[in-house]
Amino acid sequence: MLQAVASPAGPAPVAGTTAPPLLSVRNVTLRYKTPNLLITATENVSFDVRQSDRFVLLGPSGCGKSTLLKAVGGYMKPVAGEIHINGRQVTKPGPDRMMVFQEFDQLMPWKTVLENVMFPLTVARKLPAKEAEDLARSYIDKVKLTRAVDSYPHTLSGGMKQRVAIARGMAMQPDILLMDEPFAALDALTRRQMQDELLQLWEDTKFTVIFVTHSIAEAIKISNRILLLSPHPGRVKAGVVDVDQANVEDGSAGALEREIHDLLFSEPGHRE
Ligand SMILES: Nc1ncnc2c1ncn2[C@@H]1O[C@H](COP(=O)(O)OP(=O)(O)OP(=O)(O)O)[C@@H](O)[C@H]1O
Repeated sequence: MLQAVASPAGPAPVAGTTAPPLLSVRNVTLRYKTPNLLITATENVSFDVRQSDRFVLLGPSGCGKSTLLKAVGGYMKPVAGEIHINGRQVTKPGPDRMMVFQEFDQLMPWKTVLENVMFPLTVARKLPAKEAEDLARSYIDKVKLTRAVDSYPHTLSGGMKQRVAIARGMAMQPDILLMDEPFAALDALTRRQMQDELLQLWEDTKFTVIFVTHSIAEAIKISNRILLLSPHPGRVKAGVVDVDQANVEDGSAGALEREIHDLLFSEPGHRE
């Protein structure tokens, strides 16, 4: 029997009883200041991400998913609340959090696939060239781009460019890979293939990932845990939904999709 069980998103477990979360987001409010407006993107959001989670931020367009991811990445400071990774407060970007974006132009067009993947390894991690090349090649192999290693980005398909961006992020061996709708601009067939490949990569390396999407079906396929956010400004809608892939694979994903849809779009007080 398939059931979307929403468990509370916070607070962190008492120290000593359970391992602390890898990432803790506590009561975080994020705002943009424009010349005329103060826009609240998310309000009082709390959640924990554990080691090897495939954690999805799910919610309608404009609910602040990308803004939350930027804040975890250290590119934006909360006006209230705190974000901790491995017990350290996030105040700026760092190589422990690598981002993969939706846009195909996130690669440097004047560098080959190999050079793109090597770049942060030599610059941010300061690895010697030979070590960086070996590591880059091993991740390029993992994303099945061995034959394109010397190609330039403009010769690659959208899916191939996203694979390079994933290899570049993963080669840094960050504590968390942050993926902002990485497959949204791909055609449906390639998107499904990329989702399968991401799961395969996860089986190989058990990396921790936060994945932003507004597709319920994609969230169910990719994740083991889903945080549901309400429409603008994003607040935690119904806690965290645990997804049991064994259930999803038995063909009952449709039922879970409907349950999550109801949780996301129910009126306050109805199903919350
Ligand atoms: N640079 C910015 N300046 C001002 N407002 C912004 C900026 N970026 C985002 N916003 C606003 O913040 C809110 C949240 O935006 P955000 O992009 O985080 O939502 P999202 O859930 O990721 O949406 P989508 O699924 O459409 O990408 C929206 O109201 C948006 O208009």
